[in-house]
Amino acid sequence: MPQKTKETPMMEQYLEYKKQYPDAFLLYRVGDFYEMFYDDAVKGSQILELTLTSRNKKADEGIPMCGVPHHAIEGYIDTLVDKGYKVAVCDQLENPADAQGKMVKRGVTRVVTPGTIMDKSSQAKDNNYITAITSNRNGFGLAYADLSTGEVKVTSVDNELDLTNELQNLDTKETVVYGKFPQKYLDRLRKIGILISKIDELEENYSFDFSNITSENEVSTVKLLISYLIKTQMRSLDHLKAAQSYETSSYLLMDHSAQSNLELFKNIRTNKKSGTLLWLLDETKTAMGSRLLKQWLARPLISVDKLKQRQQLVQVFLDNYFQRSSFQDYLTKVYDLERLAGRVAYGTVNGRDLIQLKTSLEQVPEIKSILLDIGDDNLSAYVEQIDEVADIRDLIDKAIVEEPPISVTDGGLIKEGYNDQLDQYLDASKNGKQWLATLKAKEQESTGINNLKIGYNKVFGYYIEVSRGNIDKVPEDRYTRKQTLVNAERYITPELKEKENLILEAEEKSKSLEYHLFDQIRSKVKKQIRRIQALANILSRLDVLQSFAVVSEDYHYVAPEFVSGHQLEIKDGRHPVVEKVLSNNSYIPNDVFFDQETNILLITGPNMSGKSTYMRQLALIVIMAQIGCFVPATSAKLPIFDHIFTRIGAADDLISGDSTFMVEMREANDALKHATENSLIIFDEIGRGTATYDGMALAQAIIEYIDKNVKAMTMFSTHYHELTELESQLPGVKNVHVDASEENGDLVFLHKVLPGPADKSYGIHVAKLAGLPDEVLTSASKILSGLEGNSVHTTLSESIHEPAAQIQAQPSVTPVEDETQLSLFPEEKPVKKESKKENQVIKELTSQDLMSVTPIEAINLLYKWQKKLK
Ligand SMILES: Nc1ncnc2c1ncn2[C@@H]1O[C@H](COP(=O)(O)OP(=O)(O)OP(=O)(O)O)[C@@H](O)[C@H]1O
Repeated sequence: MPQKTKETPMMEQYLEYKKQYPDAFLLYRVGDFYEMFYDDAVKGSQILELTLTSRNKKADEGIPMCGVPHHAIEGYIDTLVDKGYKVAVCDQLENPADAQGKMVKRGVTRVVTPGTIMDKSSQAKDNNYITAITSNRNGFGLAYADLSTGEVKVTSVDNELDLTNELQNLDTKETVVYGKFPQKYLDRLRKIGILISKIDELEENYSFDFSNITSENEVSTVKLLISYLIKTQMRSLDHLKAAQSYETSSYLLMDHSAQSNLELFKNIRTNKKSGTLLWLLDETKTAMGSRLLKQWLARPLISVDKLKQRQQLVQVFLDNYFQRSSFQDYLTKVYDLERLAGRVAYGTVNGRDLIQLKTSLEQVPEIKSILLDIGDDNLSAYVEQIDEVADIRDLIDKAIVEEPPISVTDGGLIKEGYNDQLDQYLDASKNGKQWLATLKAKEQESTGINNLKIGYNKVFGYYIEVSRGNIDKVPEDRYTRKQTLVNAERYITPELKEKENLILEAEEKSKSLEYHLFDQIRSKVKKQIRRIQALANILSRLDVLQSFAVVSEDYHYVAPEFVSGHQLEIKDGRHPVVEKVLSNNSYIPNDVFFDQETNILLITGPNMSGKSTYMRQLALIVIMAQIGCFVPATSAKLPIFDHIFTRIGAADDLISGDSTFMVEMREANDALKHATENSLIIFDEIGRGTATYDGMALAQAIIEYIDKNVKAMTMFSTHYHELTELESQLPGVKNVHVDASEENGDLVFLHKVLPGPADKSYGIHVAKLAGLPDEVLTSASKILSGLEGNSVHTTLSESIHEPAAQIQAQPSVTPVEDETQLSLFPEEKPVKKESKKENQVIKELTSQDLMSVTPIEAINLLYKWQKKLK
């Protein structure tokens, strides 16, 4: 930071502002540039790839400096904010010419932060939530707002885990804290990419609707959020809606890992929307609809009544194809009303925005009449509530031209006939131009100069231009020379100057009157923001419901029936996303059935047969049902679930430094502790992250625990075939397997789920499909046969209770020489005497615990061995 030398007045002013915004890049307007100094300049020049210069080049210790042109500032702000930084914009508040040698008045006019940035077109379909968190004796408060749509919500949670989950589910980029908050916890949030903004003082003087919140803790959490918004936004927050309190338990709960494991919003491999449930379901026509769909998916309902209402409207859209299509046509012409309302409140709305608002409102009467025409009582009752906001539509129609300019200060915005005074000015300026045209003709005639022109420039206004060849014809007594160009001379006349005053005055006055009128219109629209928001709310709901109808029709989904009690029956269920991706109806449908007695479906089957798909399919069907959508099945009877827990795939939590197995156990623990008999648990190969016996023991103990204590409907896939014996020991466990068959030594996946356990695991067949070298496969088959021949397995329940020493003392398996056992790969060559390298590979291979390796690990091992042998 700065040295203690005497600063110039400007740098003193800069440092004063910088002191107020120490955690933001301060962009400080100097002339046509926004400059950064000191550390901001050093860091900013790197991030924005700007040239770093020095303010005081002569001095040894020049002040580092870099700048961006004022007209390009928005792009630079976006880049900084995208990277998680804050930016404070310090503007010149007066024209430098008026400062009369004194320091130009400046002030910070806005602070842009990751949680409050608005209007990024790339994010039209996403909410950007700024959050605030508080801690209290009973737990934590969490409030969030989307500044561009005006939504404000607040909730309370018991513990840090739930708080983090909620923050992650909201995908917040920034959270506000006040006073003391456990530092360790804040560090964790920073690690998952959330910017922490601290404030030291709460704002007092503002009006905001707290009437829907009763809890004091929640009120203070919202107050914290609003205080931060006032501090950073420095403009009207009138569009913020009344804060709503919500309880996380009034929705189907899914923690962040469940949301990402089930690929609701982001594809795990690409991190993109493609291949996700959102991608499949999003046939919305408006950005508001798309955002609402995302919110519904993040918070499925648990109220059967509400779900039935949604289902019923989906059915109406399904039954009325033609009305649905024309409704869609009109919807596509509706702009983002929520965000337009936000811009109106912020005062950043321009003429084009108002025309977008008008165009959107113009669609509403048509939309209403199409929907009422369907004649469905429920839909009609809903549609009747639509306020067309016709007064605003008519006002804009009367006042604003159809194609207004972007700028609101340069005129050209207001329609003729809207204001008498303005019409007069416009007339004067128009007449003036007509007068100029007549003057030109007159002068051409009187001087005989045919190419005489009349032009205008900012320095000396209107002039007559005569080309050099005609100068001798200029009437010197009437014309006064003003400017000499290479090929022409420019003149003025008293008559021209007199008229010029009138024309320019009219233009000037009309511009300022137009701005004044525009401002009045903007204020009138601002007063009706609540009505525009209410309209946006209804249209976006209808948009999502029509989207459900489109998807349900395209993929032949059915309305699920909600049943009470511990039972579930899905006929011909499909994984919606895999089905969409697979071409020509090649998806094999499968039933799922839980009766009163069944708690756990134990799923076995070869790798790649479809176990994970089958389990995910159930979770996605449940989620689709609980957002009111139809589901991929020929029939579905489902209970209402309260919570979905998943343990799927190998997700290392690199941030917290936990290993795969640790994450696996943490997620299992979460489910065992919090699941109820109304929950759904999806456990994909629990226990595979550790040694076979440990893994198997844990898996069995978990199954027993769920069956005895939790009683949640559970799908449990495993490669531990020994676990299938549990069916005979535990009343709630039922075996199913995904079928596969062997044809001429090749594995054929049937993807059909059948009752009972799988007979074989076919791991080596899958390795063959992956293209591993014959030599490795042959070797693996030999070893497998040896293992099977020397089987050391006692029954599982016996083995897991053996002392560790005894387990380790079991005989290690040596390669088997008996070729008669090799049936898998008949064309194999005679076994030659092993070299040192081969012996090493065989040794590693035989000591490998095949039951505990994942398919990926197996492929890696095989790759390593092949490399060695080569
Ligand atoms: N019912 C089905 N119909 C058609 N194809 C399917 C079906 N189920 C799964 N598949 C296909 O099989 C592939 C593998 O399925 P999945 O990942 O569910 O297997 P898995 O048994 O869980 O394998 P692993 O045990 O190796 O994890 C899927 O990507 C999908 O393309």
